[in-house]
Amino acid sequence: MTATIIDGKAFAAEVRGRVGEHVARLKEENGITPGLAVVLVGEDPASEVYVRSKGRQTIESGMNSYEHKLPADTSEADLLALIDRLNADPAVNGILVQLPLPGHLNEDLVINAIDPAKDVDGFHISNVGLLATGQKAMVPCTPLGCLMLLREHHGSLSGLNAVVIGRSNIVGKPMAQLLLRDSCTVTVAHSRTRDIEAVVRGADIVVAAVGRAEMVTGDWIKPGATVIDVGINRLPPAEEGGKGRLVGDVEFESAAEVAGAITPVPGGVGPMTIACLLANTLTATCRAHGLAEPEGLTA
Ligand SMILES: NC(=O)C1=CN([C@@H]2O[C@H](COP(=O)(O)OP(=O)(O)OC[C@H]3O[C@@H](n4cnc5c(N)ncnc54)[C@H](OP(=O)(O)O)[C@@H]3O)[C@@H](O)[C@H]2O)C=CC1
Ligand SMILES: Nc1nc(=O)c2c([nH]1)NC[C@@H]1CN(c3ccc(C(=O)N[C@@H](CCC(=O)O)C(=O)O)cc3)C=[N+]21
Repeated sequence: MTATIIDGKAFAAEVRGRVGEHVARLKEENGITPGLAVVLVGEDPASEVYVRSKGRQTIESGMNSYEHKLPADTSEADLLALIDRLNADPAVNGILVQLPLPGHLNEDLVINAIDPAKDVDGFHISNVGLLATGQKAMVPCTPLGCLMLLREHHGSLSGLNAVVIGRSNIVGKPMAQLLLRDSCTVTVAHSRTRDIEAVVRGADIVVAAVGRAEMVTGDWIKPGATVIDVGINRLPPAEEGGKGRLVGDVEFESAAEVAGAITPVPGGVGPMTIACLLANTLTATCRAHGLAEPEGLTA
């Protein structure tokens, strides 16, 4: 193996440390404790794991965590009423509604009901528009985490060819916006892209956000390229009752033979997502109080 491993877990711990220091200062100097509300509708075991680790890391960084677990059959009206209450609550600076929502709930409607200033996921149409036009926005956590890793590894991204695989609203599209803002030449590939291997082979930076286990193999990668693997896929367990290995959208072994640098799964983008959620909650708190924003924790 030749690639440098980009240690997202370690970098995320550093980001959380910086968030924690800033939170401590906010408390001491301004008497403010940031608060993050996480809303989970229904009982998806994977989502519960994420919600729990978000809650734990929120508290570890000195912020208040408010968890709202609602039954799977919660009505849209009840969910919207909860969001209204959180919007109006001055102790709540950030609101995250865990996705996906059960099918009877309209995700766009629910997300757009969140006060954009508290939308720490950056999914509200106002934040999407602000990001796309280069204005100050709340930036989605996963793409922000990827950008931080890329900036840390490369310094300037200017002029590099970046290929984002995936065009979802939560990862692919905002990732493309952020790379464009950092002056990459950006291509967005998806399920209809023709000769996708050749497209990816032209990339200095590959961000894979597809949701297909180990789809991108080493022969797709330009020698020396940087590979950011967003995918979180659980393989079927090898034995009855087993848990199944967690893999990305990139075949790590073959890609690491060719790439210059690569993020592992687990321990790459995932921990950065949560660290950026905390960073966004801190940023939202500072903005709400007209205080100076933390440096190096926003896009
Ligand atoms: N690490 C983290 O913090 C996070 C990880 N994830 C993970 O990232 C992955 C992507 O998530 P998300 O963006 O929400 O997924 P979506 O399912 O919303 O989007 C997947 C995208 O991949 C494209 N795609 C599907 N199949 C192919 C293919 N064969 N070739 C090329 N493109 C393809 C789709 O194209 P089309 O639009 O044409 O259908 C779509 O744009 C998942 O594994 C998810 O678990 C997600 C969020 C956070
Ligand atoms: N409104 C909303 N915002 C989200 O940001 C959001 C969401 N909904 N729904 C689900 C996806 C997924 N997601 C992850 C966060 C952390 C890890 C993470 O920390 N992963 C660890 C491994 C965790 C494990 O072992 O299962 C890692 O990659 O090292 C993964 C995935 C956020 N999402």
